[in-house]
Amino acid sequence: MASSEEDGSAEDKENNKKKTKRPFVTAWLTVYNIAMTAGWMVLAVAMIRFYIQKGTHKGLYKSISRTLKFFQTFALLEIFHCAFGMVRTSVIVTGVQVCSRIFMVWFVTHSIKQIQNEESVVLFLVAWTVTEITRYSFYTFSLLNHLPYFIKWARYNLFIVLYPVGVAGELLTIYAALPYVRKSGMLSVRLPNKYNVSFDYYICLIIVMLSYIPLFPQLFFHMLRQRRKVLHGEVMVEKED
Ligand SMILES: CCCCCCCCCCCCC[C@@H](O)CC(=O)SCCNC(=O)CCNC(=O)[C@H](O)C(C)(C)COP(=O)(O)OP(=O)(O)OC[C@H]1O[C@@H](n2cnc3c(N)ncnc32)[C@H](O)[C@@H]1OP(=O)(O)O
Repeated sequence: MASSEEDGSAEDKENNKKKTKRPFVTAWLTVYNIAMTAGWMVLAVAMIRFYIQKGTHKGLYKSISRTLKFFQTFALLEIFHCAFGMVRTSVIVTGVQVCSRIFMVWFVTHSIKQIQNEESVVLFLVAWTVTEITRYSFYTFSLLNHLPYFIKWARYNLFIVLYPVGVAGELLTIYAALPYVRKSGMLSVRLPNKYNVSFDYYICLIIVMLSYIPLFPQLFFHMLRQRRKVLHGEVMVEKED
């Protein structure tokens, strides 16, 4: 009895601790998630409008690149959210996810103009956009304690298809970039130079592609674990009224 009372008070203390930092954190995360949902919705509408008007994917990336770069770069804040304990997510998992996207946006699609009209770019753009609209609206509605089931369902099911589609799009895009990078020697540093340092961007891209082999399954299985917890109640943190 005594021990259960002690447990209770320890729990209360923990809950109180959570409550004291919650208003600020919740307010910030709500604003952040609403902004990100809106940003990715703007991207979705722009992509659909472009395709309806032009009837082709050629030129699509260029037309949405500024908005994409802005919102995807803004997602770097998610690493800080984890690092400062604002959300219960692993810094490493989030770091890999966000950095790989930043790399795709800035160091591949933005830098290598010749590949911007590849079909594979559309593949990852669509996968990212559907994912992020679902993910950020999931977080927003959860924070507001009004999470519709279909958003929860979409958050923890769509990734099963969208992750492989997105990864395929990313890998095919990097693969398409290889010949241009090799020919131009872009972003590479050749010897001799005064710092005696060399860097081969072509090799770097191949290493990045290879790193998907160990890293992607980790992200995918992380999501499968989250799915089991949230949809099948292994560890359930229900946000109910
Ligand atoms: C520098 C060069 C690097 C090169 C590296 C190359 C290797 C790369 C290999 C990786 C390939 C990735 C490819 C990828 O880009 C392809 C795609 O994305 S395709 C599209 C499909 N993608 C997805 O479905 C991605 C899904 N990703 C995510 O969901 C997250 O990014 C992830 C971090 C993976 C998982 O999220 P999380 O662990 O946060 O899961 P939960 O959503 O269940 O959340 C856990 C708890 O945290 C709370 N939380 C998290 N964020 C927020 C937030 N913004 N606001 C409020 N709350 C948040 C969440 O509510 C949960 O809390 P609780 O447990 O209390 O409910």
